[in-house]
Amino acid sequence: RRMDEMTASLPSPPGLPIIGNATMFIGDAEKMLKNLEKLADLAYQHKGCIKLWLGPKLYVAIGTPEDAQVVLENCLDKDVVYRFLRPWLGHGLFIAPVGLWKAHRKVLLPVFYNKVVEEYLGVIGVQANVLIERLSEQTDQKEFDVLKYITACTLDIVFETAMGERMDVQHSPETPYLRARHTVMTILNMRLFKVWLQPDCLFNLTPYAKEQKDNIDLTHRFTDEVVKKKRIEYERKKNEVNFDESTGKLRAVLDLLFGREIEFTDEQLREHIDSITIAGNDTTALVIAYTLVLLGVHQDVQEKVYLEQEAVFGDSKRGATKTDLQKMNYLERVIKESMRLYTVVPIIARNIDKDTYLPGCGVTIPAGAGAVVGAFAIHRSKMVWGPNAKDFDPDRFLPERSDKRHPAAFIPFSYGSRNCIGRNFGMLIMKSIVSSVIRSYKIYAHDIGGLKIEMLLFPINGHLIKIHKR
Ligand code: HEM
Repeated sequence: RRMDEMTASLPSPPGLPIIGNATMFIGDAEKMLKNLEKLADLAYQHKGCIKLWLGPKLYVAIGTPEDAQVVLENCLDKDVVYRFLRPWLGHGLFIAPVGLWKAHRKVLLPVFYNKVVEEYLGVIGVQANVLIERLSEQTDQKEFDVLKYITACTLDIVFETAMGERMDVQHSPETPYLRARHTVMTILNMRLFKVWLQPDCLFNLTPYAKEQKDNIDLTHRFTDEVVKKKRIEYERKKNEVNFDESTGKLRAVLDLLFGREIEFTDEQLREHIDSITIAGNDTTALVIAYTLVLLGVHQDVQEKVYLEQEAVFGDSKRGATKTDLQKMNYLERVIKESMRLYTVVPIIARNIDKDTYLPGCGVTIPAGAGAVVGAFAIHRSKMVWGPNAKDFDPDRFLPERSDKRHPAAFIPFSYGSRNCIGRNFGMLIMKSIVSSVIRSYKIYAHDIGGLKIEMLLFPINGHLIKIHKR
């Protein structure tokens, strides 16, 4: 009752006794997105926030940068909805409880500094070349879904840079490990939308529980093996009398996590590495795929991107260097605009651990509630982006058009100290890969069409493009 009274001025869609608004979250991924759009409309008729009861749990959904900023800066604990990931990712950075997260994030942060991740440009260049070669089978053919090609490429990049293991998914995608990963993701997504599968006591009665456990065990065994191998390597090198740090060999994220201020256990290392490979792969692949489709739809933008690439590379197909990437200002704006319109992490959910005042809607959210920051809604809000908010216009990100914008108006990587630790690395990968593809192929596409929301945002019909060799 206290929670309801404190948030009495917030609008709420009609609900049912006991289950509240839970019925809005029953149905397929497509229906779910439609419902979320209705909720966003209701929020914008008021002050950008609404409240929802999911059974006994109060959620406040936020659609303005002002209130998103307050939540993302002050409420660092993840919402209980992420608990489904716990058996898989344990206390890895993505879902670690705040106390542990603070200590571990401090240790992991330097591993993602620009000067460290730039060392991985060589790996990105090699995998970009494999992608270009694989795409050639689609040259001058019918429309095809480009996401599967891109996902294989980003998997190769993220695995090699996170674990130091070359997986070669682009040439051999059918491994037991990848199948297991896919199965776990499918069960997690299904659980998110089938409310009756959400309570553990019911889920454990279904065959999915065993299937999930077996497949999670398989993925754990895989990462455990890699961690064990790296631990032996580290101990051997540490004990060498003249151990030379600069062996010239590429040091993966995992290598950099040994011998740090915190001595991570093998289990903690596995949880961090699994979190990084899961958080870093599909997100990056999706942004690249959306960007390629958008370039296919907007031929004028594609031409400008191509001219920028030509100015940097001439007709060379080599991998991009750090200096090359710094010159790709227009491509960077294109990728940002793609992330704005197609926000691959459309919703960010946090636990409210202390009463928190939201200045935008003028309400204090009570401790114990959940906050759902609608990044997708904020990115398409006319109040923030103007009457043409739905149009694709990369020049919105020109410095002179961005400097007056609210700092939390653009949050594809979230905001505040618990934002995406891999955002700079993600940008390096995305710019390098789009650069390579656009230098080799001219792209054509129709509109992206309808969207559906799973853990991430997908187009219903896939990322369909046609390509011709340049
Ligand atoms: C376009 C690419 C990417 C997008 C859109 C993205 C988006 C996000 C978002 C929105 C969050 C925060 C969720 C929250 O606030 O609750 C996050 C967290 C995280 N991301 Fe990314 N990400 C991307 C690429 C990457 C890459 C390349 C890596 C690593 C290789 C990575 C690793 C992580 C990790 C470990 C976290 C958890 C951080 C923490 O809780 O401290 N991400 N990402």
